[in-house]
Amino acid sequence: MSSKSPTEQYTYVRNCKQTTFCSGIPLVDLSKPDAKSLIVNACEEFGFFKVINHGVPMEAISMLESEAMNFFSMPIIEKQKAGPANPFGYGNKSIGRGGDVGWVEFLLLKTNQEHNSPTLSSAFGQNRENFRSVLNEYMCGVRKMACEILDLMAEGLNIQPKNVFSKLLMDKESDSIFRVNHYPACPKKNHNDDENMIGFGEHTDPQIISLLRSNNTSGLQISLRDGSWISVPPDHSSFFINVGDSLQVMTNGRFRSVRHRVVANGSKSRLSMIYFVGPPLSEKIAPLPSLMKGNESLYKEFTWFEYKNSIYGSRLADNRLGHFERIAAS
Ligand SMILES: C=C1C[C@]23C[C@@]1(O)CC[C@H]2[C@@]12CC[C@H](O)[C@@](C)(C(=O)O1)[C@H]2[C@@H]3C(=O)O
Ligand SMILES: O=C(O)CCC(=O)C(=O)O
Ligand SMILES: [Fe+2]
Repeated sequence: MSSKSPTEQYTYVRNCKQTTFCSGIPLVDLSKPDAKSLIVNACEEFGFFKVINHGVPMEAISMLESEAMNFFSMPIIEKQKAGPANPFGYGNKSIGRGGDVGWVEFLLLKTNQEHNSPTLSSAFGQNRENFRSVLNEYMCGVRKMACEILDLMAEGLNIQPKNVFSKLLMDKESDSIFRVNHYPACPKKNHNDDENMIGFGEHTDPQIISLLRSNNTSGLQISLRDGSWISVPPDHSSFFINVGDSLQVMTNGRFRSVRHRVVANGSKSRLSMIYFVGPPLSEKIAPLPSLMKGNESLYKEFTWFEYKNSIYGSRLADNRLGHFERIAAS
């Protein structure tokens, strides 16, 4: 990491009781018949769950992880050839356009494009073909799992057609993105300190769902309904699924878009890879009629394009959906 500029304002969070390791994270075995009801319960209560028997080949996972580590191990000057992440490419410390800063460097990529942009090519040099094929294999596996999970959500909610959510991902115009985050180990300010530096500040993901996989380094925390934070024990062979803002709206608030953050680890580096399932830009994001059951929509209607326009420039911690909430008539 390059040295800190005067404008950078890192944030620290205290290691309070609630952030001690919690094993209460909902666990879904995709090979079991109860998967759909467990998914629905988890999305209602937490907006978050862990998936095993996900079907993504471990070899594809390890190969992408090692390609990513090779990339992040390069000198900063080489990595910067793939930047700035505006909107896609290599980014360092600065997240989004609203001035957020974190102890993180990352690659942001589009999922439905050939990864042969001049910026990425120059950073990957001779290795770009290998990177491209490893990335495609990983993304194919994750897309398949995402489709299965989205269909199980529709089945669990008893809504037709079964592909009401997954068709948005399968659409060739799907605005999905892929992100690889690298959080270098971050020594504490003082030896006995119980504070950790923020790697990625608290936020909700704007898309439908996000499928996250990391190495075995802790750091991810989710916020519960009562506002407390719990740490998610890392598991390099599983995936973690977040409900995003768009799915909260499509279920008229039944599923919860989970607030989450990453704290930097004092001794080990964390590498995470996240596939964000986004709808096509022209898609109307509104509660599904079959989930309304005579209730009013909690949200004003908007397209994904409008939502993206309204949020990019916001601060990470902002309540982005607030702008689209309907005030209930008294
Ligand atoms: C501060 C921001 C960064 C972000 C765009 C935003 O204005 C608000 C949402 C952020 C987020 C969170 C999930 C994903 O990591 C991300 C790529 C996304 O789609 O929304 C990031 C955006 C980003 O890093 O540019
Ligand atoms: O890197 C992680 O573990 C999570 C990062 C995250 O929430 C995001 O990129 O939106
Ligand atoms: Fe996120």
